[in-house]
Amino acid sequence: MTENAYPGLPSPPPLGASALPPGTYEGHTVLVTGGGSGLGKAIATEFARLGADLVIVGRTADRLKAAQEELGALGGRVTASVCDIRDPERIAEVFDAAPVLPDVLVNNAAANFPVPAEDMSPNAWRAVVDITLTGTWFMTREFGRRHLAAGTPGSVINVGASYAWTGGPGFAHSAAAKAGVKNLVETLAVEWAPYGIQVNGLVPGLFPHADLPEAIRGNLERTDDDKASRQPALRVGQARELGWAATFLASPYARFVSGHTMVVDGANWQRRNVVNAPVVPVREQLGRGPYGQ
Ligand SMILES: CCCCC/C=C/C(=O)SCCNC(=O)CCNC(=O)[C@H](O)C(C)(C)COP(=O)(O)OP(=O)(O)OC[C@H]1O[C@@H](n2cnc3c(N)ncnc32)[C@H](O)[C@@H]1OP(=O)(O)O
Ligand SMILES: NC(=O)C1=CN([C@@H]2O[C@H](COP(=O)(O)OP(=O)(O)OC[C@H]3O[C@@H](n4cnc5c(N)ncnc54)[C@H](OP(=O)(O)O)[C@@H]3O)[C@@H](O)[C@H]2O)C=CC1
Repeated sequence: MTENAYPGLPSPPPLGASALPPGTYEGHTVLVTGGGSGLGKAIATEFARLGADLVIVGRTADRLKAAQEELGALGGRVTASVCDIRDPERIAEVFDAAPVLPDVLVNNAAANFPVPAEDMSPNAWRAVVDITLTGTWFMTREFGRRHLAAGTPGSVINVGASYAWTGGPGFAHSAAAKAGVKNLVETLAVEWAPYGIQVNGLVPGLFPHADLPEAIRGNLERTDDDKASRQPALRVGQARELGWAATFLASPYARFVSGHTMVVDGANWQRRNVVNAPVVPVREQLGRGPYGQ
């Protein structure tokens, strides 16, 4: 990391600290998609520290099993279910198999890789949009239907990305899907508030971590070799900071917060320069030669 003359935003409290009272989530069950790795596991960790039981979902059994052991050590019951969130029938089975109907759903699973728009195949578009947007919708629909039928309240948190507002050069599929995910928050918050269901969004800024797929990690390393000093905060996010935000949004202290998307990115998405930086085409940023050659 480059030395900088400015302090940047202060570091957060250490892992294990919490703003919410101990036991806030005792007697509650939280379902986290993609809870076996990365930010999903970090979010699940903060709910577990506050007493929640968990259901974690993902496609890779080994990854889920390792996370189940790690999260289980925090004291709660952890159910791990292999499920591709593109499959609505499997999603119904996951809810059937859960020990209780989860009262919090964190739609964290998503798919992404950088690719110039003109190089993107139909399948590449489908894979990212089907997982990120349609998968999120399938999970949310199942959760909402079951709560409406039971007459019970619930809370949904959709994990997004700030290019839902700004557009995302090099990520046309993911940016379009995340815009849909954010829009779902706004629609469903209104539609389901009468039934006691809150729907909010949570947007991470730059949170590098070891579980990221190679396509994203490699891109960060190649195009952003000095990550911290390129953020207004002069640092990247710590995964627990996202977890704390999620536990607040689904907590009793945020009962009147719905239809809102909270951005946890140290103001990076608001960044503008007094003097514009030179424009570098996406192909060049990704180290690709001219199109068609
Ligand atoms: C730097 C700023 C970050 C911005 C903020 C957002 C961050 C994130 O979202 S990080 C989360 C990233 N996490 C993941 O993506 C995890 C899950 N990812 C995956 O499972 C795969 O990457 C997946 C998206 C490819 C989905 O897997 P699957 O359904 O098994 O898809 P296939 O392997 O069959 O591929 C489908 C289709 O996509 C093409 N493709 C795959 N990778 C790339 C790539 N790196 N570049 C270009 N195209 C890619 C693949 O070739 C297939 O297309 P066809 O060959 O035409 O069939
Ligand atoms: N890290 C960052 O800097 C940023 C992240 N985000 C968002 O944060 C969220 C978490 O990302 P992050 O932890 O970094 O990424 P990871 O790639 O580490 O995690 C993605 C998780 O989703 C699961 N998943 C992917 N596809 C499916 C599927 N079809 N069905 C079920 N589970 C699936 C993966 O498990 P498996 O492969 O085993 O299925 C994995 O556990 C995402 O929504 C992402 O868009 C947004 C901005 C920045």
